[in-house]
Amino acid sequence: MKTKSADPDKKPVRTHGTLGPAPVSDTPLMKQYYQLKQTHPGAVLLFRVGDFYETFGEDAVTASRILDITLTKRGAGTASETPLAGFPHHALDNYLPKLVRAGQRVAICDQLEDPKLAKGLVKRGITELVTPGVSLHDNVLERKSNNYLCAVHFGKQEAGISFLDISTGEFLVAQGTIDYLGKLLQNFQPAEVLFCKKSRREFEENFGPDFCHFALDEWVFGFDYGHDQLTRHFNTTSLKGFGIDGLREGITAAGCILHYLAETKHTDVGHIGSIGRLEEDKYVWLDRFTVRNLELVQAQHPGGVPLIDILDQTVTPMGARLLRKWVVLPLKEPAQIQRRLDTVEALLQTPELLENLLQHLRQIGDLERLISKVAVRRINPRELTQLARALDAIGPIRAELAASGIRALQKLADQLNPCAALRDEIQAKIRPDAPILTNQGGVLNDGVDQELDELRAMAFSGKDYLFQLQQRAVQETGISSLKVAYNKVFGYYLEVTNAHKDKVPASWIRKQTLVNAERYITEELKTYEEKILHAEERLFVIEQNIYNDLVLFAAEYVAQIQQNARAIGVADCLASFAATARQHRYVKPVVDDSTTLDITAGRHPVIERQLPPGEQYIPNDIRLDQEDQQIVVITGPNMAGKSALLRQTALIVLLAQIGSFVPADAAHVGVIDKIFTRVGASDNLSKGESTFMVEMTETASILNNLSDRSLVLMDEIGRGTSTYDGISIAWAIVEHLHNSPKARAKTLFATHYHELNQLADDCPRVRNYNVAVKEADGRILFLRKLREGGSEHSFGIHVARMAGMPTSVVLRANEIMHHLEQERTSTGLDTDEPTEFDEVLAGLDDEPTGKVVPLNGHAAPESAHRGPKAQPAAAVHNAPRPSLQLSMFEPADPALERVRELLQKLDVNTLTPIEALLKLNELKLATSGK
Ligand SMILES: Nc1ncnc2c1ncn2[C@@H]1O[C@H](COP(=O)(O)OP(=O)(O)OP(=O)(O)O)[C@@H](O)[C@H]1O
Repeated sequence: MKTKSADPDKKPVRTHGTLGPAPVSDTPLMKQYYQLKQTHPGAVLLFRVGDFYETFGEDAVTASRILDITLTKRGAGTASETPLAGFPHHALDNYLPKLVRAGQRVAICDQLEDPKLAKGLVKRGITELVTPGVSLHDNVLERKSNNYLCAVHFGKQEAGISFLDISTGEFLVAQGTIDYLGKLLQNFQPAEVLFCKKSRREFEENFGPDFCHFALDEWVFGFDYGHDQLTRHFNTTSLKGFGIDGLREGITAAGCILHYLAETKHTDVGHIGSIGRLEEDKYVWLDRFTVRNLELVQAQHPGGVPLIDILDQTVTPMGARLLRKWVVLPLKEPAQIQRRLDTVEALLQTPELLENLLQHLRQIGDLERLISKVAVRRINPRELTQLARALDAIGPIRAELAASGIRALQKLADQLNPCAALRDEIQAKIRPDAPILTNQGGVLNDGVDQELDELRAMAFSGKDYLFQLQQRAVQETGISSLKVAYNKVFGYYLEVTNAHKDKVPASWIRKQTLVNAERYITEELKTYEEKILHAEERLFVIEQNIYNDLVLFAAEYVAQIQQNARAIGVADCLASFAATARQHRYVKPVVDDSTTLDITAGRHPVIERQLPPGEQYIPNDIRLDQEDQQIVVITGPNMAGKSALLRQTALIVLLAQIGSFVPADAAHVGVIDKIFTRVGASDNLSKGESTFMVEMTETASILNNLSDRSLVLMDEIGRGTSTYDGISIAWAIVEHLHNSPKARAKTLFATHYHELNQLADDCPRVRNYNVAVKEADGRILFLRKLREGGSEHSFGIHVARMAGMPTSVVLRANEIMHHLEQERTSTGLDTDEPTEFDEVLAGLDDEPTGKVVPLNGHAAPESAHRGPKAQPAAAVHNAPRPSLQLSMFEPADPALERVRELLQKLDVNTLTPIEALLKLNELKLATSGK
């Protein structure tokens, strides 16, 4: 009978009059608004007025665009006219996440006193600042990934970085080179990054402009201030216990995070109980290109499938989030890897245990985020019952793990604690069907509090009484349609349709006239109403108090439940590895200290799952070592499967080193410490970068950072430039990798340039392989099989045919290719003139800090040209540098002049093979005078 406020899901319609018609800037209300707005100028201010959250000015324009709500005007026609948009307060949970997900920082301003009791203007204040990186709202958070706030601090020598997920309490810190920070940013994908106002340029130059960020004042980035923030938060005198006391820049960044929490009014943060150090040496170095290129957690193109999607068979959000971290942070310590592998193997050998474990884990839900909500006092009754259910599932999981006979699982069992006292308390007090809101009743079980039970009885019997009153009134008046109803303005009333209003007794007091009916109250009705409402109000207060006490009680279990959540995450990841291995036929790799990489019948974990029905992925063997086969040059036509082979090798290594089984018949992985990937630069064309420059800069950085245990994947390096430069660059890089006295990095080098096969003649550890294709009737069949030996020629023209190129063009291209090949054999090597890339390679110093010499025609440093370390460049001059272009242009024929013109306009740096063929056709037409 009692009607509550409007349906929260209903799209709000702006009503007017909330503010009164006075000119905006003149009203005390608006003065209050502007004062509050000034305290958070960068945030959209949601200003609570009555039942609405209002936005004004620019904020209103932004809010109406993002939320699709009506934009109106306040003070229309006056000097203080301003845009206005708002929504009902109860719709905050729907609208707030939309604003935050759109990258907005949102300041929520609430009424700090009851408007009914306020004398004059209602007191208002900012109660929360919600930003993309600091959010506890389920609608903003992704279940399967963390939501990190990050702070970056640039020091003199090194830079510091810190990550915090307030929804889980995870707090991390690291310090190192800009490269290291770039890698961490790529891996952790923070939702928001904080940096110092004066470092904006430095940040954007190093990490790009794409991160959602917020710049803070310089004083926040002081070491002493940061240190103080941390020691005060953790209530310690030093940071030694966390193993981070040497990280000056890291501590500064972490302090900035705590400062920001306070600024955004997040003060109940007891669940941030520790800070962990991200140790650079502990994990395989995957540079940011590798993480992207291998599509570990994110596909490069829409519709693509990242590795994590194939791998993730976790059944809890903690497991899913941990798995993402494992994937981007593979281990280097064989013993640690072995422990995970042995556990996965044991789980596979006991399928019943695996099934039981998965079944219990499914009951857990997001234990980690639930307990964080307890810590920040934002857990609702329904979530508290979920917490009790999750704790209920801990017991059986602990029993399964303890009885498993598997050491690593037994250790996890030791970390689990069902927190029975808390679970029992929640179950005893909270109704299983408890609502989300705490202040509207129905939260607590009967029998929890005597006064509560009495008030409930009164409230219910009161309502019964109202029903009886209605029955009596019907009898007395003979108006059968008469009814008792309730609204907020008049409370309870009797409603009589116009047809019967003559029968209404004189003692009834008329309160409201509608089109078809009249509404009345009576003395009796008012008395009972007061009784009921009073009982309800008191009842709500009692419930709220008992509930708050229960949340405080639960807060004592934060640390223990966080430990449960961590152990559950690990168990879930290991179970997921076992489930994936079973489903996709993965095998246990041998991982040790050796320097061998030997994969038998390896497969690409993602491509093999994407093939059309009936198609089989063709497995391949790959062996790399330091003595005999350090560098494998793989040639083959476009589409042959070269890239797939390169990536699958890296993915198999990575899977092995995160402790997962691998898609192969067998694999022996001597631990790899760094994986580098470079893909020919044409992918960057869309960004308008100088592809050649980008490719060379990145490659140089790889060559300067290698170790004996590194794995290097080079895919079509050199294709960002003309053929000659491309071949020469590729040639020189392979030579450098082979001859480097510092490191014999294992390398797979895929290329179209079959000329590179000659390298094997001079470099004993370079081996040629090709991805087999069969030619029959002028067509090619992709066999996808890697076999020893180089390949004779490129197959680009066949691919052009496959792409639907007209036969005439294909035939002509064939003709030209033969011509070019003949020319090449007759002309031999090119001149001694140094080229752009000679300079680059000359800049590849053996010192780790070696810089790349600029390519844009500026002079290289003298030492780079002359010193003995410039050898790789000299070697290039011996590379096969065919000069085929000269003879084409000798005669001064007008048609050939036209060809010359066309050619000069070409930008070979940006030409794709297909475009090249089209250009060839154009040239052909030019020479025939058409
Ligand atoms: N071993 C394999 N078994 C089955 N299909 C494969 C295999 N390897 C690759 N493919 C399929 O062939 C396609 C092309 O492979 P890939 O991109 O590796 O070729 P590529 O030689 O690197 O070509 P390009 O030189 O044009 O980059 C893949 O998308 C995949 O669908």
